Amino acid sequence: MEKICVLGAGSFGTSLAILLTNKNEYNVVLWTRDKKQYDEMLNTRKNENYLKDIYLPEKLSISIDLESSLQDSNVILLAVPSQAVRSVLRTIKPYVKDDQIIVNVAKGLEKETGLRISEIVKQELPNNKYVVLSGPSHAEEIAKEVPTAIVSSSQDIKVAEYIQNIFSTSKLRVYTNPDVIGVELGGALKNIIAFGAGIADGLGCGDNTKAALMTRGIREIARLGIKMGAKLSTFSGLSGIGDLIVTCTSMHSRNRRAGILIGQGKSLDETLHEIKMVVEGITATQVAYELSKKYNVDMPITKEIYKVLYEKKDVKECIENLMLRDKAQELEEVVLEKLSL
Ligand SMILES: NC(=O)c1ccc[n+]([C@@H]2O[C@H](COP(=O)([O-])OP(=O)(O)OC[C@H]3O[C@@H](n4cnc5c(N)ncnc54)[C@H](O)[C@@H]3O)[C@@H](O)[C@H]2O)c1
Ligand SMILES: O=P(O)(O)OC[C@H](O)CO
Repeated sequence: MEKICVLGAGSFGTSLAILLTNKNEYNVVLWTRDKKQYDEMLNTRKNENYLKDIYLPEKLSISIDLESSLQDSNVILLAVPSQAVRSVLRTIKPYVKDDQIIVNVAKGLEKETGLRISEIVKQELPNNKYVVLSGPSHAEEIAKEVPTAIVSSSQDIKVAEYIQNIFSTSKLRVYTNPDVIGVELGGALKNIIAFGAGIADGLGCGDNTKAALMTRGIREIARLGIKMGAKLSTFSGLSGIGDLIVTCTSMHSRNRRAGILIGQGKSLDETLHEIKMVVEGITATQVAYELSKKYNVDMPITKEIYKVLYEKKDVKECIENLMLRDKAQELEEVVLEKLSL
């Protein structure tokens, strides 16, 4: 039986470990670094802080020992926050064999370097094949086997298909997409817009506002993405508009919930204390703001959210800035299509 090692027992790692175990075709081990959480999961078969009221299947192995978890694993699933990916890769490096496939589900960009996760993996584990799984997939719904669709993306189509086969179930439909850059950027950058949608909700704006943010948000994501080498069509797929829709509208979204609290007047510290889990959009905003300057791309929504988060600007003033910018015509961006061909 093939073995899959899930690194990170937060909400998403745990939900995917449950899904794979229930498929009954793989030997799945869920690794955590946290002894208290390890004991809780072993004793209660629950991971209460991350996935309330969900039971862990008996066949799912829980581990705190990294070396044995990784040993003989065909697939190593990285399910830790983006900012932890490099340190986790450095920790596992001595135990990883070249034929083990690295699958990443983190949706973010490295703060210090602006790098995508595939670029970090290339630097730290240059000999391993890499796949990113992305798309609209909240952990709470994956764990309850709500029908969901995602993409498996790799430069190597055979490896993307291998991972597609492993993760496909009657409740999870997996497509392949060769555009790793677009898939990774879609997943990371939608968090910024979701945070903004949350701010709008927290301020009591309406559905019109959110629809405008989502529509113009995917445009600015695509604008940057194309300059960075992504394909335009990826942004109209599951890891683009699909994930943007779910994150901007769902109460499961930590990014949206964080935005709501900021819109209601809470400080960033109070907000993070309340959410407790990772809110990737906060770092992504800073990185995307820098990238927009580097690539000379207009990203007005990201810019205003940056001002809210990093310059403590008033949220109402930032919305007014967005509304009163220079007038523009929507179709001018047809040029994007030409750029991405
Ligand atoms: N939760 C979701 O619905 C969901 C869906 C798709 C993708 N993702 C992405 O998956 C990634 C993980 O998200 P999550 O929701 O599971 O986060 P989470 O906050 O629920 O859990 C993160 C886990 O990583 C562990 N961790 C943090 N730093 C670590 C380190 N240095 N070494 C080892 N373990 C470490 C934490 O202890 C925790 O168990 C994020 O990038 C997120 O965007 C989440
Ligand atoms: O809870 P969020 O906002 O981090 O979103 C989680 C996933 O990216 C949804 O697909």
